[in-house]
Amino acid sequence: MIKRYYTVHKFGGSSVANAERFVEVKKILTGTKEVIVVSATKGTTSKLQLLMDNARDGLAWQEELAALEKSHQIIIESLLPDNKRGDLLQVIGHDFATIANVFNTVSQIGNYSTDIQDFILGYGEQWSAQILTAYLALSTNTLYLDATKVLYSYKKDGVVCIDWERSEAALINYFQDKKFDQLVVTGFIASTPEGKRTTLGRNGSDFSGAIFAKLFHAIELIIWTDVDGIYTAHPAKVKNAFCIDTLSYKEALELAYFGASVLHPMTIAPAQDDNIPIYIKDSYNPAAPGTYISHTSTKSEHGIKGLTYVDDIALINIEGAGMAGVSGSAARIFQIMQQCNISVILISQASSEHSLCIAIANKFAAKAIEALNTNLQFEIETGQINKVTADTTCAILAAVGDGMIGSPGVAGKFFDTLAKANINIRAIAQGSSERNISAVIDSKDINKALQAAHASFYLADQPIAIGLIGPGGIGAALLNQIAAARDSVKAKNKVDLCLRGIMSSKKMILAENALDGDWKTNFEENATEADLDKFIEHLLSDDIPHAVIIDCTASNELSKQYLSFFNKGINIITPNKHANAGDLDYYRQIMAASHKKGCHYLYEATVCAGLPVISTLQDLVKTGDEVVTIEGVVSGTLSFIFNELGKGRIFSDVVREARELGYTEPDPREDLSGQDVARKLVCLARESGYSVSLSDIQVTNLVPEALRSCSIDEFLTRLPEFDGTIMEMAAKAKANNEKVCYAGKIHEDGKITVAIQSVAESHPLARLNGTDNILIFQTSRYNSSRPMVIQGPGAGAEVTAAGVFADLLRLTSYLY
Ligand SMILES: NC(=O)C1=CN([C@@H]2O[C@H](COP(=O)(O)OP(=O)(O)OC[C@H]3O[C@@H](n4cnc5c(N)ncnc54)[C@H](OP(=O)(O)O)[C@@H]3O)[C@@H](O)[C@H]2O)C=CC1
Ligand SMILES: N[C@@H](CC=O)C(=O)O
Ligand code: NA
Repeated sequence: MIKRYYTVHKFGGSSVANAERFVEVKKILTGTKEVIVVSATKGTTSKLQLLMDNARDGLAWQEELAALEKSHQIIIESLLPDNKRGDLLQVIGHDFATIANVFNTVSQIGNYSTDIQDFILGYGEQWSAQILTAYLALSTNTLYLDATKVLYSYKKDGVVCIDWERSEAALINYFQDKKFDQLVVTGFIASTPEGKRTTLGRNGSDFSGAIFAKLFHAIELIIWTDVDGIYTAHPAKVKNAFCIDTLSYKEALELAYFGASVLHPMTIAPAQDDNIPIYIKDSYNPAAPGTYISHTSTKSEHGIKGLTYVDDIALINIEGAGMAGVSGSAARIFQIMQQCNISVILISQASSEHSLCIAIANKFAAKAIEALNTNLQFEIETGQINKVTADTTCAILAAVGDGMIGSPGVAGKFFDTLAKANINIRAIAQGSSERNISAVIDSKDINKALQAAHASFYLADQPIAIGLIGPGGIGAALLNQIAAARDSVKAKNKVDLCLRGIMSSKKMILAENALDGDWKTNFEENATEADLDKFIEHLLSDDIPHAVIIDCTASNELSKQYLSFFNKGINIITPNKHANAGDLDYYRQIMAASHKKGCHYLYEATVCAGLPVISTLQDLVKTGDEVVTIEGVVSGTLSFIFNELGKGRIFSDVVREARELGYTEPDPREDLSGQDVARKLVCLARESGYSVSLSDIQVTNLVPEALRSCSIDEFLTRLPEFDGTIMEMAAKAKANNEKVCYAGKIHEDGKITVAIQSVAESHPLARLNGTDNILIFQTSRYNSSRPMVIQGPGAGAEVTAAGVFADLLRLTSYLY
């Protein structure tokens, strides 16, 4: 037996891509007690495969084959001095001539066998290993080993197996009379029992590394690749993915199997058998610690070690009353799959035994369905089994880690995160090893699912995609508030507020995060024509798990899009009252859609701006309180106007000022007509459970009749003509020590009344300043003698935007 003496290195194709990389490989090595397994130089195997296919198909291959030979010659000439190149150039020249001969034959026959394929594809490793041998031999005693001389493999049920006894004996025999400091071995290739060259399958060089580590009883196996190690998730899909420092063999196997392409799954077993630790390291960054894989199982503080996925999965569902309680149903289905040589990746069966589903590679779906239909024909015809179906648009997402074992809550978190990201789970499986929880989901959701689950387990900043529509008074103030608080929200709440777009009625900008820099300048200078479809498409791109539209317009048209937003899984936040106060059927539809789609709809600022009115009312209702009456002043603009008129100011001046200060609706007649008040009362009444509509309310319209249908500009210009009536009303009230106020009430029966009243200065409704609103809630718990009162500024950009912002933070707390 060979002593535990050597370190086995395995260098992948990218680590020997060109002459410079060979130089770096030499720097990584210590020069002694090393077995070095190499892949072909980057791209060589695929190129040989492609050219052989070209030869078969009658296409050109000669030029590219010559280029491949040239690229190897260049590496040799760069690495070796003149007097050391001759032999190697001759060997390689001879190999390429042989390949050309084979290709000529292949093109004449129009076909090639697996033996020919193995023979041709095995050349790449021979060239890279011989080049490395010659290069290392310039300074150490380096030997070259063609693995086919000692490594014997065979296939069982399509799986490559190693004849360990024969290989170890051959190795011992081979090295009886040989000594070396460094031994360079070809990866990927082996010998058939009959002594013919064969390959170990796609990316088989990792496997070769592990096999030679076991044959040499190595101290350690170091797999050199072009990434830092095994990541918590595929770094191309998850921005914050990071390198895992330690894994147990079993964890590594789960991750490798499920697509962590840095490591071939078959690499684990040989190393595990002999308790040889594996390092995955980056030959481009050798100082980085990489990933260490051993017997030791360490729990991660995150609950899991990594997330991985397999795409292109078909979910086959076999369902029928005749399966329940019948032993052998599952066995038959597996047998059918085995006969077709189809590997079953995941299975799930409900304890009712009424249905069984299996996940297989998509490319086998048609074959599987045909085989199941044929073999289960009797059961199908007699109705014991309903039709066998396949859904071919699936992917499997798996959370992996020994830390799940015996730790409650990991599965809960996994599924909860997927649910919150609106991802439908088709099937689930967790082995009793508790090391892997797998969910079958729609393939299109895989990126979103990876991001959401990664952010959730690794406590990374959770991104939320925000689309702001209506950067007017409220919208602009909101964007400034978000920009100012963004860093602290990130630090405290771990939420990354990603402003993906801003849109007005005419223009929009789409960005990765429009808060990077000055959003306003960016909007003014770079906006393009508004297009809601493109805006939404962009909002939902990049697979950010959650998206929200913040509607800061006063547009009724836009409110009609809410249903479609919910149907796309987008959350909505708004101070716009149109949806909640408009058509009752539509209101019911959007409320139902938001529930059905698992989307959140938040609209605190629709009533009394930033004052906590909606959330308070919702809490009262949710906790079983019964609203008796709600009354008060809900218009900031009208409150401001009557407060100013009480000081003797001129009506039209005050209206203009209220508009300039951002208190009024875009069209101030919405406030003066009482429509805005009526809308807020409808919102409150519906929230309290009443089926009311705007048309049920009789309002007092303060807009002079002559100015009701002209433009806003004409209205403002001509308003002074009508100052008299309303100023007289205010003056009269003042003379009586009273104040005019525009108040509303939701009565016990849900009826809504709105009235312009003159009330004593001591009355609560009269004791309002500036834009103050007041709402008095009488409920079963807050009775008439001690009602609940909410009072404070009810209009203005800052306070309203703060209410919308609070909704945004509330939303993120619901989502994450
Ligand atoms: N002002 C306040 O104190 C309060 C306001 N609200 C509500 O907030 C909302 C916004 O009010 P406010 O900011 O004062 O109004 P502004 O008129 O200042 O802003 C409205 C914004 O919406 C944009 N807009 C209008 N229609 C559309 C559309 N169809 N598509 C895209 N963008 C559109 C406008 O863009 P463009 O320039 O292209 O017209 C403008 O940027 C209203 O619903 C209001 O009722 C709620 C509580 C208090
Ligand atoms: N224009 C409104 C703004 C809040 O909804 C008001 O004045 O109250
Ligand atoms: Na509010």
